Amino acid sequence: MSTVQSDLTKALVIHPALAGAADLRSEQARLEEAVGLAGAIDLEVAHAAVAPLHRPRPATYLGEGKVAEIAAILNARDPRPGLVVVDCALSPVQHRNLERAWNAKVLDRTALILEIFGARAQTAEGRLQVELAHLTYQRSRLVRSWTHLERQRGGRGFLGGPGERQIEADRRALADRIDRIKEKLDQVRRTRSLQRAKRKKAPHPVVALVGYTNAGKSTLFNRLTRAQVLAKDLLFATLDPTMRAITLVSGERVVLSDTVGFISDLPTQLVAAFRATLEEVLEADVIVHVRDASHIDAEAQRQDVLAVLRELGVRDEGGPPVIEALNKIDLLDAEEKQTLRAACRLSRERAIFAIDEPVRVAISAVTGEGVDELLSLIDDLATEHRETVTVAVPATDGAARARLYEISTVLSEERTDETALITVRIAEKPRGQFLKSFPHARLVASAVEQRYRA
Ligand SMILES: Nc1nc2c(ncn2[C@@H]2O[C@H](COP(=O)(O)OP(=O)(O)OP(=O)(O)O)[C@@H](O)[C@H]2O)c(=O)[nH]1
Repeated sequence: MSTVQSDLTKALVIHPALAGAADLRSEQARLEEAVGLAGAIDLEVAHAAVAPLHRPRPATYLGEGKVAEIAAILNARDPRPGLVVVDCALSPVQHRNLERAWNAKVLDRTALILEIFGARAQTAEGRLQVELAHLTYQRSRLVRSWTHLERQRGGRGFLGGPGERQIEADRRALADRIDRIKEKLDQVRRTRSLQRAKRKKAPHPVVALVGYTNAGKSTLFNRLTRAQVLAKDLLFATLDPTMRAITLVSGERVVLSDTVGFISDLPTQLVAAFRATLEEVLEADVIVHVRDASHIDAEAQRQDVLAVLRELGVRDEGGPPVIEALNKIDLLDAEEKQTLRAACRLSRERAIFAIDEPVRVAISAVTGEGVDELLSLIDDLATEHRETVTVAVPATDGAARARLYEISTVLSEERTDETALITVRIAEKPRGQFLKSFPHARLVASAVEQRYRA
């Protein structure tokens, strides 16, 4: 054991690049993303490098020479970094061997992302989901390490590692804890679906912001709502969906929902947690896919997001309309902007709004450029199935009036002694239900909204 003090806030970041791996992203971009992930849990990155390799070594993943080289880098630093992030999925044995060889704590990609999710979870549900993912990760490692060792060493255990009995006990304890968390999660989810049902009763369209991590969703959400949501240059600033109502130019109210940032190679343990967090997206009336148009890997990020959306069950046809907000155009030069704008115009003419052929709009969430255009697109989509109608309600019927305010967007109200004339924007179904429940109310005027889509 080394006597040199190690500093657990300082880390090396290694991105192992397998030769011949099919990858849309450059190795350098992958390394940069890993450095960004490390920064998201406040690690100070002392050194970052790509480690090319032909094939993973079963004992340490990286080759012997590379392992020694990294040990030397660690030893040469004062204070000695206490952590090494290895940006790939390590087997438990590789993990343990590397920790020994480097005398440092090792985080693989899964562990790193779990740490970030843990640090960002805000609601009870988010925290429970992350804990569940963490425990499932631990359990899979216990199982895998045990079967692996049994095969290799005839079940004798591994150099002072936990014995078979200990592992059994650990597994049982983990299983109990996992069951308890699942129960709690069920409770929390029931409450949430009640809340969702309530929101449905007030039929404001839901607009979900989705996008790759760091694309600028929270910044845009803040600009649109002027609410204070955590928006820093951090990955996953928003693990839990955040919802706010906003009023559009037409007077229509929509609920804006900010969701967790997507990321490539999401660990399997987190896919379930992710799915629950993104349930809102499935029920959205409009999806706004926020993209960082200035990012070198913009296209690869887009493909990752589309893959997750499809996996979630968002369909190419018949799903909610999709708008792509090409964000951060303030970082582009004049020529790039022009090309982007031309593509946006073309997509608007086509007006398809499909997941792989969306309508695009160029924006900057920071400067506000293009944001009004985005809002007017949302407005068009949100109001397309609605009609503006005027309803006459007896002035004494407070319940009918209150109900109307609950289920529609009220545009104006005129009152005489006997009647309230309320002009609202409302979809067909809630209108029919309202007229049935309140037979004294009468429809006095109706005008079909202009539709954006033919
Ligand atoms: N220059 C520029 N920077 C932007 C713009 N929009 C967002 N950013 C910056 O990009 C970084 C990430 O923005 P966020 O809004 O936190 O991104 P996010 O998509 O919510 O990120 P996650 O929560 O990780 O999913 C922040 O530093 C923002 O200031 C933009 O239009 N222009």
